[in-house]
Amino acid sequence: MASAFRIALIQLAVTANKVENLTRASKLISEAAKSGAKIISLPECFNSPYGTKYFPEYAEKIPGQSTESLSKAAKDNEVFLVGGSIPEEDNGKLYNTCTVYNPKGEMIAKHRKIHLFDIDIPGKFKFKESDALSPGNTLTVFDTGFCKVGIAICYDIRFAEIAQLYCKQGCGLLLYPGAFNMTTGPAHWEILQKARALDNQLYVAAISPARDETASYIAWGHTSAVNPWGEVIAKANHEEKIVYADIDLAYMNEVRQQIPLQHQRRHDLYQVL
Ligand SMILES: NC(=O)CCC(=O)C(=O)O
Repeated sequence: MASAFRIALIQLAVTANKVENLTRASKLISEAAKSGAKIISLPECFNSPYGTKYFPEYAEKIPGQSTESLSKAAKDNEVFLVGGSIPEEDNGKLYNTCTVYNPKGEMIAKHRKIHLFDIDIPGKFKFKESDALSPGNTLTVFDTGFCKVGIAICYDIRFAEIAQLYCKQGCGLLLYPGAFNMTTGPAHWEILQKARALDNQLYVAAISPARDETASYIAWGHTSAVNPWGEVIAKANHEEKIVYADIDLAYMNEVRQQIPLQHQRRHDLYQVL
């Protein structure tokens, strides 16, 4: 299997019309596949506006309308597809859930956001995802044949331990479907991706919806990918766009040899279990 491959990060313009979101996502997935992408990711909450008042209305069982559409898109285009996330309903509870498909359209992973986005920055920004959602309780790694990929959703990027565990499990790429906002986005979105990439010497990408100034939650956008040296290698502004990044695992291994963190850890003093 090739050690270099292309990924596509779809900064989708999400609207209040679910069918329109699904149709647009499928069209852009197809365009990305034609441009050579082998792994394609959608943003957090790609089928619904992001907000606690929308989650109950847009929530679906899995499998359901949105995941059937993702499965078909993966199969039709023969790609690995990371379905951003959707509000999921299961047993009377709601989750922020990412599903992943192989090139045959089979669902190979289902990941529920672990850390719910509950923050309060007085006078600037407040959000309480736990008003509507329940947290997931599992970490998720899947294999693509190119490399192992770790998944976490948005706010989860702030918890360095998840990335460390994924690195320990052999991931070369971490994907974070996310939707930062106009307060924390400019302050932290890129720095967090660089931090996770540098700490673990691997590729990191974060995939946002496009910005909609009329929405109740305005996403920062700036979908991007960072390499194991901590450099931003691909980046959108805030409009709808497919961002392509070339992942080179030989380069990742070079960086790991040059700065051999993996062999220098003092496990006698600390450990990520
Ligand atoms: N959807 C989210 O989890 C947003 C996270 C965010 O904006 C942050 O600052 O963290």
